[in-house]
Amino acid sequence: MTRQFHKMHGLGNDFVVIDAREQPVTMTPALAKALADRHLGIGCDQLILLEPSTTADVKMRIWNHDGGEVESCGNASRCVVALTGAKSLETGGGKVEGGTFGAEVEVSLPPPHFAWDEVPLTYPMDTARLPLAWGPLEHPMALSVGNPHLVFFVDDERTIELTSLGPSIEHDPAFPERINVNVASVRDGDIHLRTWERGSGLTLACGTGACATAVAAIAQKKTNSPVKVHMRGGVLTVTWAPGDPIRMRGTATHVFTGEIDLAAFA
Ligand SMILES: N[C@@H](CCC[C@H](N)C(=O)O)C(=O)O
Repeated sequence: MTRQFHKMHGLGNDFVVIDAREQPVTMTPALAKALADRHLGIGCDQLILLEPSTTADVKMRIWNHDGGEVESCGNASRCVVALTGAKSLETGGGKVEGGTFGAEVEVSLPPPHFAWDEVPLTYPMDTARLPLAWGPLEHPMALSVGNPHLVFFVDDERTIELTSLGPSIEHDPAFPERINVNVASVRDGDIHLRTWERGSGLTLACGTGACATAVAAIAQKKTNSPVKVHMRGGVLTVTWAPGDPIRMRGTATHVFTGEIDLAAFA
């Protein structure tokens, strides 16, 4: 039996979205990985499954390209708000509120966590400036915006060899649940960001990466809120003050609707 899916993206960070609110789907890491495969499946950075929720309008579950289930996805949150009209999403990273503003969608992620065991790290460290380095990347800030992130501020993010440094940082034993790796520069008050995503590698944009980096930059007084975050796939605007939720605004694009026989991938 075939199932409908939606191919969507937020700034080129692309998703396969399956609405399983009325007809359940049993998703497994192997099935998510097979569907995400760009040669043998549909192809996406993240697989998104929508389920019924008792605490929000929709429950959103997220699997990375490697088939691992994770807590949060900022760009997919905007896509799900655009697709369903939901005003609230239940996610593993907390409740996300959303709304549409003209051509853009804004989502509000729960306030960030800075405690070492909430990121999480393997052992206590000062999360504002970890005493760790990998080649030219040193002393990142570690935080959770629903999912775990490291933020490195560098002179020029374009010069960093993220395809080789990203995997070794992601898999470092200091991060028991692995970690998303952001390298950023602040130029004329704007953030310029590249993200190595846990479980998906280099993507054209990472919404939670943009939020984590904006929070780190505002907390360290490198820029002011609201701040524009430029990534290869486009620009997001992030608004945050200490103690507050993190608001992220940008586009959410529906590319096409298709049908797929899930049993053929089992
Ligand atoms: N692309 C997403 C983040 C997806 C999850 C991330 N790779 C993780 O493992 O936490 C975004 O837009 O936030």
